[in-house]
Amino acid sequence: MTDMTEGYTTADGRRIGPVLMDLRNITLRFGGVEAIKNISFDIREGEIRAIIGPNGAGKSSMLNVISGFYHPQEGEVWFRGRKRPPMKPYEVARQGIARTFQNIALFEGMSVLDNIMTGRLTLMKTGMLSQAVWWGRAQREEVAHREKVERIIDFLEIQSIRKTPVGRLPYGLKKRVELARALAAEPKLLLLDEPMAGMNVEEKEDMCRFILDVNDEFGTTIALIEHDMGVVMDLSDRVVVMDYGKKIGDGTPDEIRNNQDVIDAYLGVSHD
Ligand SMILES: Nc1ncnc2c1ncn2[C@@H]1O[C@H](COP(=O)(O)OP(=O)(O)OP(=O)(O)O)[C@@H](O)[C@H]1O
Repeated sequence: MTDMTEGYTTADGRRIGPVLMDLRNITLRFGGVEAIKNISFDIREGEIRAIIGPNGAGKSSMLNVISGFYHPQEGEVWFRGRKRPPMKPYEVARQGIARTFQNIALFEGMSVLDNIMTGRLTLMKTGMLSQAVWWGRAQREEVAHREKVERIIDFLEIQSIRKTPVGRLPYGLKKRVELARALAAEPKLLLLDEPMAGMNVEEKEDMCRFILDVNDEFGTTIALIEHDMGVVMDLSDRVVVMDYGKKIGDGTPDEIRNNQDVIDAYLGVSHD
């Protein structure tokens, strides 16, 4: 049943594809601090992959390596079967990797719609100059972008706030707009940095449902950092556990729940 190159079907019938991103022996240092110590793991097409661990374990640093914000001193990043040379975050975005941030990073004075449109910037072919000289093409492109964005707005059920400035929205809705903006880039791999942080129970339930629906409907592969263990165990196909920059566990939620190293380092203690 498990074919490591082509993918496999999980016990509950989820189809997991071949490896999309392969992180090989990644080491990342900040001066004398080794934030990531020789870690390897992969992310498969179609899966929801969680990265968990105590504060300071190196989770955000790892997400920043994946998004191209940090360049590891050692190790290799493979994406879609190719070794990725060091590149700028916008180049990584163009390759099909989008992200949301731990602290919301939206334009507060701009409407929901305009914020989501900024997510499509990496996909836009016509720049300002060609818009001036070749207006028809630019206009057609704009219409096509708007159609994609409207679909995402419908999907995430935010039609009623599409004209509202983001600054006026409650926290949970801002997080949903951030998700919408990341989705607007039509990513192959979506990185979510603590998508439930600061949310109440109802907002968390909504966000969980949207993450599952995005994965299901758009086939988007998702890697997320999350502290809420209930959420992690419910959502994820596989979980990587980090502690002091090292990988101490990697497997299905059930395997992680029963991993003694993980229980000792993380699950046995409160982490809210
Ligand atoms: N830009 C930086 N410069 C120096 N040290 C850093 C930097 N970013 C992270 N670190 C250090 O690297 C280690 C890992 O930090 P990181 O933020 O990746 O952990 P984390 O698991 O995401 O923590 P949290 O759950 O608190 O967000 C910590 O010791 C941190 O102080």
